[in-house]
Amino acid sequence: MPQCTCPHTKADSLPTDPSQMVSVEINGKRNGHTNGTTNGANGHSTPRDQQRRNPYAPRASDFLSNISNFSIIESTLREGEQFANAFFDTKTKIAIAKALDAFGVEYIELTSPAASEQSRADCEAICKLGLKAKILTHIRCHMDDARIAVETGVDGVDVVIGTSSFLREFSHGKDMTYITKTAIEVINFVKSKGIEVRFSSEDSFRSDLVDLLSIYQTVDKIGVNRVGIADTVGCANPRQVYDLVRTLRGVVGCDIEIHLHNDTGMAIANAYTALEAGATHIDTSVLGIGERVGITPLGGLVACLYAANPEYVKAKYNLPMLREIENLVAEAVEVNIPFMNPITGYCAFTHKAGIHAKAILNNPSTYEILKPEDFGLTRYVSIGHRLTGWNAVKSRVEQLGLKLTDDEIKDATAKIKELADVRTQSMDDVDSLLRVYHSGIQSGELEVGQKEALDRLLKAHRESQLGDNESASAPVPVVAAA
Ligand SMILES: CC(=O)SCCNC(=O)CCNC(=O)[C@H](O)C(C)(C)COP(=O)(O)OP(=O)(O)OC[C@H]1O[C@@H](n2cnc3c(N)ncnc32)[C@H](O)[C@@H]1OP(=O)(O)O
Ligand SMILES: O=C(O)CCC(=O)C(=O)O
Ligand SMILES: [Mg+2]
Repeated sequence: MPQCTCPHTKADSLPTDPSQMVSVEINGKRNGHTNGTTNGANGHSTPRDQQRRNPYAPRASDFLSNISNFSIIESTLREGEQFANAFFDTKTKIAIAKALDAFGVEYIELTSPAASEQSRADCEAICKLGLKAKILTHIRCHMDDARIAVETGVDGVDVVIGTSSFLREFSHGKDMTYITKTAIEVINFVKSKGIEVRFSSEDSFRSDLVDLLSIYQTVDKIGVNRVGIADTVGCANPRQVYDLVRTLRGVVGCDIEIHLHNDTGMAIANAYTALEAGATHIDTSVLGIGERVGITPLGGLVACLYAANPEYVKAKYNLPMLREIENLVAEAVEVNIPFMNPITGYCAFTHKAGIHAKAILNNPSTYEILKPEDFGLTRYVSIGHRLTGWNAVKSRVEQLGLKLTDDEIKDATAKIKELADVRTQSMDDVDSLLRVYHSGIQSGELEVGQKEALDRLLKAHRESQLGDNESASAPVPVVAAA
């Protein structure tokens, strides 16, 4: 049964490991990522004159002047527990917390200890792990929740209450006077215990701006550590995020956190914009899991920040751990890592079309802004399909240690493309063809352009292979098909 390895196959037959693809593993063999005389923001080579002519070319210095130090509040163990599939037992929660800590996130946010007896016990257990990351728990703006939270040993409490008319009417039913009074009481209480406290307005973007700024100012005055903006329903776009964060930056002195849902796919862009506007803390979850389609994914945010300033992000986080953390969480909530996931999607570093392959082989920076090696990953060039070019084939010829001239490689490539017009050739198919071609040239049975001689040699090779397989009772090798 032919097995398709292309990204358009059904999810259950998709490989999750790029090395299973019909592809050639390369290291940018001719050059690797080269450093030009001027570094682009992504650390890759950028011709000096290109930057002179294009003021929009990203530069690492722009990132540093717009984004000062920031912290990730990793909420897989809070928002992520609100994902439809999530059930985290204690062991899994501890494994996730330890992995996030080793990755280097600054904060780990946990479900409210008021949610259940086990939630409380798990919160206490994670606080006792002695992690470098600060441990937060997330509670309603209510003294009962606050009293339970401060007893768990957390480093801080994230307090939230809805301020939009939707939530005031249909969720908790409280007006702004009541909300403000309770917020003051809860914040003062948590502060009196000597731990961090953050106040957030749920559904900020659909809240009245005067109400919003007024409550943020009030809590800032009484010494809250952070205020939080929450795009609870994922309705905001980058411009709105920029404007609200910027406005708030001018109104409060404390740190600003932002929590962004991904209902319209803007959670990563919104997070980056929030940082540019002055936010200091970004909420993430691994793979973005959370209510509905979730929030800003940790990996996506990291990819976006790395693209802007790789050195800064590499120094801050243990990037090669990302894949392990995503696998851990994906397994825990029984989902696959999406093929188009930034960094860890199975084709994130696979280049297919001949034009791309040639340039990538010369310098990976031509078509990559993220370096797979910085994430402990490998780049691949896919060959054996009808878009293959001779430069990619040459790279494989060299890997196989065969000696062929450029004309001979072009001739062999024409045959690969002819066969790939019927079905994509597997790596084994391509390798066999190249070996047959090479031995034909060596023995003098073949010359460039002798199509019939090549067909004869390939047919003889196939027959000898079939004979071998039959005598060994081995199954016919599974090959890739388009
Ligand atoms: C946008 C977000 O993701 S916010 C975080 C969501 N997280 C959670 O909900 C944590 C898990 N939740 C739970 O285990 C439960 O909902 C609990 C323990 C918090 C509350 O459970 P219950 O008392 O059974 O209430 P229920 O969940 O039905 O309704 C929510 C209650 O909280 C109140 N409430 C809702 N939001 C808030 C808030 N931000 N601050 C204060 N009270 C609130 C509501 O008025 C309602 O109280 P009521 O029943 O007296 O009217
Ligand atoms: O506490 C917060 O800031 C965010 C709460 C939340 O999950 C949301 O509003 O979507
Ligand atoms: Mg949320």
